[in-house]
Amino acid sequence: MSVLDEIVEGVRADLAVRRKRVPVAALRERAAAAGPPVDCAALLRTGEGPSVIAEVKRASPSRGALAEIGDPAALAAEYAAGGAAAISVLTERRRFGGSLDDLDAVRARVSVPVLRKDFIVGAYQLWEARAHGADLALLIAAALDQPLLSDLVALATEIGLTPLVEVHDEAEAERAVAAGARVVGVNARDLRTLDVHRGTFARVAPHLPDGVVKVAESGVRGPVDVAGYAASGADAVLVGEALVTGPDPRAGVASLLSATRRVAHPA
Ligand SMILES: O=C(O)c1ccccc1NCC(=O)[C@H](O)[C@H](O)COP(=O)(O)O
Repeated sequence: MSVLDEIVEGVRADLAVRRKRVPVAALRERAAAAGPPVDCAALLRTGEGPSVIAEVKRASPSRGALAEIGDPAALAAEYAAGGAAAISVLTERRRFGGSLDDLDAVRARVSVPVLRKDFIVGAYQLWEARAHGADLALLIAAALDQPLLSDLVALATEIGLTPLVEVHDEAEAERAVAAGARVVGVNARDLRTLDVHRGTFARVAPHLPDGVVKVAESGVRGPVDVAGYAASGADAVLVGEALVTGPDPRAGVASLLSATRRVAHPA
């Protein structure tokens, strides 16, 4: 079984418990009270070099424990102060140590868009994302067959979420576009081997139409990697490990932004 399959199996088990505890009708009610939808695609594509989506990431299958994050909201506030265009919150519990409580806390603290980063396998999790204040939700093409991917892109959009469809190769990029995605993330981390290949973005991005916002995910160690992704046409970069293990998250985001901007973002 691949790492992705193992993660998804655990996600399904946790999901079954939550479904019993919180009916979808309650989530829909709560989602209806969420703020108005945000045009995240426009916010991520600034035209001034890649924007930064900064991630709240405690642990990962590839690296194990990364950081003690006692106050995810405070971390997110630091990211936003450093100039992050959006905050990614890992809500998967078993392998990443995240939760919907983290999403609630971050949502309550920052005004920039918030991404629910999880292994979404059905509509229930999209309603959860919206009910807990997310503006974007990750959909991993490799974990979804094409009809389900298309349905989830449509539902996400309908309920006020921007779907960020994650791909790993050219065929998945075509599937994402066919499913109607306007924001596509190319993940440099191979979810079967967990190896990071930074060249994946440069190879896959040309298969995405100009109108699609292109996010380079994973493997950013510092400004040089951001500059590399920028040269390959990235509109945004999604960064976790380098920021949560670095000494200063606010300065860390500012430094990534300074890689491609003539004037460094104020820290
Ligand atoms: O990070 C992992 O080990 C991982 C393993 C299996 C599935 C997903 C995984 N990570 C999710 C992500 O996509 C990253 O958290 C995100 O792109 C940031 O990556 P990084 O900056 O390299 O921490």
